[in-house]
Amino acid sequence: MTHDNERVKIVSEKTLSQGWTRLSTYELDYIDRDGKHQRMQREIYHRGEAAAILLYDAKRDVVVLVKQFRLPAYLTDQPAWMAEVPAGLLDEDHPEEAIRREAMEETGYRLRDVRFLFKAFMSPGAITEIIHFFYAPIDMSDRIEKGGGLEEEHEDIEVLEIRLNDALAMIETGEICDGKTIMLLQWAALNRASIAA
Ligand SMILES: Nc1nc2c(ncn2[C@@H]2O[C@H](COP(=O)(O)OP(=O)(O)O[C@H]3O[C@H](CO)[C@@H](O)[C@H](O)[C@@H]3O)[C@@H](O)[C@H]2O)c(=O)[nH]1
Ligand SMILES: [Mg+2]
Repeated sequence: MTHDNERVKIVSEKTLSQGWTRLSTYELDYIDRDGKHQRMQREIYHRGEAAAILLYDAKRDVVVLVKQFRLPAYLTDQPAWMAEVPAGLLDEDHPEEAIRREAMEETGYRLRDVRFLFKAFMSPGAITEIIHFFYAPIDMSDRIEKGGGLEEEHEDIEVLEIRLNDALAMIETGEICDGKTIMLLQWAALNRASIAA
């Protein structure tokens, strides 16, 4: 893959906030497509990498979602307990290890085969986060724990098992409105034939 990174020079970076994660402001010199030099300013939220997974039980035709409180939804007057695919930050782990851990913590499913699908920036204008997307077939015998998230992190996660068609319909009604979840459900719809029982 070719990229034009030599057209960019970081002039300065200043940390605006260093808390759970870091928010910083950059000044950069940027050469545009006509060769003109510009000085730009950008605020960037350094979020690290994450992983998300579609758990699909072909026999029952259900997907496993997790419902939890999301402050940004609350702050924007949206329904604040959002149904999402299991996901989490990598915490230094390899993406597949991390998603196996998150799936277990959040849903109680122990995964057998895990397939990497693609990775994507979710908000590339401002947030460094890259999400690695996965798929795993499951059945009821794989659920060896209750899930629900980690006590010590005060995670309060409800596990939902929903028919794939019902989950797809929830995108249309707006009940599912998380980007990574929509992407994985649509992947399932596009690949129904190959993931069927
Ligand atoms: N104190 C504190 N704790 C936090 C903060 N943000 C997250 N946490 C803690 O860190 C845990 C992170 O849980 P994960 O399962 O690793 O991440 P996630 O919140 O599910 O995030 C996933 O979904 C997000 C929303 O789509 C994604 O942004 C993220 O990358 C990932 O995919 C939360 O449960 C919470 O305990 C914060 O700002 N402050
Ligand atoms: Mg999570």
